[in-house]
This record gives sequence, structure tokens and C-alpha cells, in this order.
Amino acid sequence: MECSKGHRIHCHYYPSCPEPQLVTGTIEHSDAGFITLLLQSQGICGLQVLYEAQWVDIRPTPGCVVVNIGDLLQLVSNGKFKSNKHRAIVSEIGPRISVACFFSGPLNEAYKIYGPIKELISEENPGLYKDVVLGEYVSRFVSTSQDNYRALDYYKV
Ligand SMILES: O=C(O)CCC(=O)C(=O)O
Ligand SMILES: [Fe+2]
Repeated sequence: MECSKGHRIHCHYYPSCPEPQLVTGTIEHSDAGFITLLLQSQGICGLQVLYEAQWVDIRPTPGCVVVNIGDLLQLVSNGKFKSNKHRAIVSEIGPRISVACFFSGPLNEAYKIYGPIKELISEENPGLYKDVVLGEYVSRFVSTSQDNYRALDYYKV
């Protein structure tokens, strides 16, 4: 599927803050691509995942990388893998660094099409998503990422 083609690396630096409850580090979102590998600096907790309507801390563990499932993997797996909602909060104890590597497919191939894998679709398991054209999907993601709506929602059958 060429999902590792065109990966991007984002480095985040969250300064410490005396009033962290007043500040957002990274707003609630799910990642748009297939998979994200996330490395966190040790000692300070910041990443939280939404699980059963609660924000759960994902503590940095030495030698471990967090693997986040993204919206495109949810789409091609016809919902078998579910992308997770997450956010990053800031801390009063000190600054935090995270490095995210996004595997989002060949982003320079605007006309690349992704859809639910045909072998996963049957009469009992109908396709849940329409095909997406990668360039259009990325534009939708950029224009919807500031609200609570995901680009993926546009492609539900
Ligand atoms: O800084 C973090 O732990 C999360 C960053 C993140 O979710 C992202 O870059 O998509
Ligand atoms: Fe993310």
C-alpha cells in the first residue's frame, strides 16, 4: 500500500507552564495517516489517549515507542483497526519533548486512491468507507483539524 512512502517527522517542544490547566499542548485529534510512531522524552507525562470517555496518561517508558493508529488505517481496514483520539498536555514540572513520525502514504501522489481492502468486504461485512483520493483527503484534514470533525467522517458510506 506504500503507506511508509512519504513519512514526515515532527518534533514538539512543550515548555513548562506554571498554570498548565489553562493551556493546551496539542488539541484532541486522531492522526490522519496510517500509523504514527511517537518517541517521548523521559520523566514528564504529557500524552493522553481517550479511552472509555476518560483521558488516560501514556507514561514515557524507557526504550519504548508509542504506536498510534491513524484514520487511513481505520479506512483501509474497514474499521477493524480504530484510530485513537489523543492530546498532549503541558506540565509545571518541566519542559517535554516528543518526536512523531507519521506514515501517511505517498503525499506527493495527489491522485493516489485508498479504500477499504477488498478482501475484508463481504455481504456480512459491507464497506464502511468510500474511496479517498489522497490529495483531497489531505486538504480536508487540514481544513477540519481545528474542529472536532475528522476528514474520515466525510468518507463514511
Ligand atoms: O506530543 C505528543 O505527545 C503528541 C503529538 C501528536 O499527537 C501529534 O503530533 O500528532
Ligand atoms: Fe497525534
